[in-house]
Amino acid sequence: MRDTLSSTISSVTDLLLRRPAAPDVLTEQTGAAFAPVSHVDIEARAVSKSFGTTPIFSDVSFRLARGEATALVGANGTGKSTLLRCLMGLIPTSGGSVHLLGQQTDETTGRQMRNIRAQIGLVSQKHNLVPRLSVLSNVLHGLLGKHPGIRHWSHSLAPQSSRETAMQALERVGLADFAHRRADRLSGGQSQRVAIARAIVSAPKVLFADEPCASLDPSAGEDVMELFFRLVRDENVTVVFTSHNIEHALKYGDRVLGLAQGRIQLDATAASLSSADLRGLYD
Ligand SMILES: Nc1ncnc2c1ncn2[C@@H]1O[C@H](COP(=O)(O)OP(=O)(O)OP(=O)(O)O)[C@@H](O)[C@H]1O
Repeated sequence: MRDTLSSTISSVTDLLLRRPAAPDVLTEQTGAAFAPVSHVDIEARAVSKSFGTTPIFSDVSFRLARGEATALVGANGTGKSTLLRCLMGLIPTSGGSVHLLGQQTDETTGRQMRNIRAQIGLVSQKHNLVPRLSVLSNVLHGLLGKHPGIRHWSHSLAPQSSRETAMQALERVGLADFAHRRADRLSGGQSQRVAIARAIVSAPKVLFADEPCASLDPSAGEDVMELFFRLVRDENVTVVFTSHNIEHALKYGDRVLGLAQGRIQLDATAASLSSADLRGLYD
């Protein structure tokens, strides 16, 4: 049990604190075309990614402004999750560069990357809660980027101020009454709301969401999307989310990026697009 706990702690801490690995391939930067703009939170410059000899995408470029919500859409296997992971600096790009909160992710020191990680949040398709721990402890894990160490692993060890912050996050997702329930006693929809609380507890500037309602039934999925976007809009958070739900992409995205055949084939405001435009990406 102790071994399992310490290995889980180290893998969560590792994920939160991991330094970016060296890029697969060093390429020339195309910086001249992309003057720095202070309100841009995320910028991809001619990003490419391959796994071994298999190319996934190439020449991906865009800038995402503070407070903008961007839907990343495309058929299965086009590389949406891979692109998100590149944007977060969790995996190296094979070419080009990613600039997150003003830092080029493959040129950051460990300290700079920890600082960036403390300002971003992630909501995954699977909530990835630690089942045997309380809901409150799971929300506290969202503060590990800011406060690494065992004290933020469990609600019984956490400082009072952090417990209060975590309780506020739980109140915002409507689950304050569940704070001391074990995480494995929640429904799928409740679990995903706890995952949202964990993502927002550190007041991130940027949130990534990888198919945040994919594992939920349509009604619970709609509730989660409504809640998620209400919270992030309140705080002017920059959001990138992937979705296979065309209606969600158009409803919750300000902007839609479409991946197909290894390229960004669509980059437009949601207001200018119809469902048919997005369906074209899946042909
Ligand atoms: N670590 C890895 N090593 C090798 N190949 C990988 C790795 N991760 C992803 N891939 C491959 O990269 C491609 C893109 O995967 P990715 O999960 O990014 O696609 P996706 O668009 O998010 O798919 P989905 O919509 O099904 O979630 C797939 O062919 C996948 O098998």
